[in-house]
Amino acid sequence: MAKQANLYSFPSVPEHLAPALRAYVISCQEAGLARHNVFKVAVSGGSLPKTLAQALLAPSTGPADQVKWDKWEIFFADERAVPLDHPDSNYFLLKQELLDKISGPQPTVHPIDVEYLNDTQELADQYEQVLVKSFASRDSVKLPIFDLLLLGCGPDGHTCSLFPGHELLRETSAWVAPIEDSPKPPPRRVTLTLPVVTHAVRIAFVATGAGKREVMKQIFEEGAAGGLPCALVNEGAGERASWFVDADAVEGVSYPRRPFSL
Ligand SMILES: O=C(O)[C@H](O)[C@@H](O)[C@H](O)[C@H](O)COP(=O)(O)O
Repeated sequence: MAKQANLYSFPSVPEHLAPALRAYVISCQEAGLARHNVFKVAVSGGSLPKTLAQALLAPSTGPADQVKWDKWEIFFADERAVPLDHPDSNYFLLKQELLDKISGPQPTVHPIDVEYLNDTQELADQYEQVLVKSFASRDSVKLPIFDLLLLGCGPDGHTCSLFPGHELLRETSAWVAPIEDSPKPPPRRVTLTLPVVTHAVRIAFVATGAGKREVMKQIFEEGAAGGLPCALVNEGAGERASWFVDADAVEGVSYPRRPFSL
């Protein structure tokens, strides 16, 4: 049987989870650099950018602990169809929480093209073309293989803008797809599709707080049979998926925790 997703639980976010997430991201960065001299990562919105900032803006503890921002290419795992300075924009959120606070060499960031905000299909197609261009230097790619996806998990079990029971979960050919009826506002968005998510080299979920406890039970106890998007990612990615959670989020969840190690 394929190995299962890793579940790492930490007593506190700033003291324990954030430093572990930092070590994990840096190890993915080094693997990406060894592979193709660049680190291709996609991030989602919600509470994730704040935790990422805690992890990645911390002072370096030595030569092996360097965030090499100028080697990063940052994409959006999902994005809302709003201007880039709109409070609902995931780009705006990441910029405020993280990008604006990076000093020195800067990452390359790929926001959506706001010229196409009125047509979410076109918006998704254009963003897919951004991926095609970026990943084209690799063999004949059927799917973009991100070095790392950094994702959140909604209280309903959604991730990216892939929602439970939505027809988008059955998308098999597009890399980026539009959604016009997101149950979480705002309704109009674009998202990476499930095949792209599950094919990433590594996938890290961050889920914290007691508000996630019920859905964590469903994801980890029912697994893919429960049909939640996060559980489908776990099934597709197996041990390439790692969950960084706090104790509140997984209290009472029956699933083996792993001691964190790289
Ligand atoms: O644009 C979005 O809505 C986010 O990308 C979404 O996928 C988010 O990651 C989850 O809803 C978890 O959000 P929280 O971490 O805030 O619970």
